[in-house]
Amino acid sequence: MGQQEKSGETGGGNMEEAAAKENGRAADPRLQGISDAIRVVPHFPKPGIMFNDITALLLRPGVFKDAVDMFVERYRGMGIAAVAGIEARGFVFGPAIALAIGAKFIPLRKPGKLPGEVISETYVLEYGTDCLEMHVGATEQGERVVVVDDLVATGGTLSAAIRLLERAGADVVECACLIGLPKFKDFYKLNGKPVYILVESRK
Ligand SMILES: O=P(O)(O)OC[C@H]1O[C@H](OP(=O)(O)OP(=O)(O)O)[C@H](O)[C@@H]1O
Ligand SMILES: Nc1ncnc2[nH]cnc12
Repeated sequence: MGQQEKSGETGGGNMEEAAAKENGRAADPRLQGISDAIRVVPHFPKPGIMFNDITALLLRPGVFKDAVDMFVERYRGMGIAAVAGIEARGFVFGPAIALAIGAKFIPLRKPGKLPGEVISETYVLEYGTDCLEMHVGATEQGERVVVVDDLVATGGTLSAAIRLLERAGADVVECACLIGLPKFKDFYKLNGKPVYILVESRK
């Protein structure tokens, strides 16, 4: 399995495929199907944004399963105690991965959604700011955690998730995303943590 650290060194196309080529391995045949199943919608939610829509992939159970399986194969047997999913699209993949590897699932939510005591991290988006919250006590000192989301663009969201988990004492092993946006790949800010990406955005 290829692992992209921060910017990665791929020249476009599929991230796993590029990593496989670098290491003289054959790319996993499931990756093309995953890439093809992601719908790219121009100018959503605003002009100039090429939106990567994972809902198209979710309508194809075989491809959805392939994506989950690839993460499960990577993290099974690694002593992962928790999968932390980022609202909203990290909630689609995170619980399935957590159940399959026998880990707990920790929801990292947008502000004001969790009823108990929370810790918060604010982060900068392309335009404006946002915030993630986690219940106090969701993770314990030294627990090995993987953070899951659908897509990394600037890395701001994943960085906030890492800070939140580390403040609670967790050992963040890796971040895992289906999609990476090449436009931002030199600018990932992931607090020194690796990000594992299956496919690069097609446009
Ligand atoms: O790498 P970044 O630049 O931080 O962007 C990536 C984040 O953007 C999207 O979520 P969004 O904030 O649109 O929220 P949503 O899932 O609730 O729609 C995506 O699901 C990631 O969480
Ligand atoms: N291009 C994009 N597609 C889907 N989600 C995103 N979040 C940030 N940029 C995105």
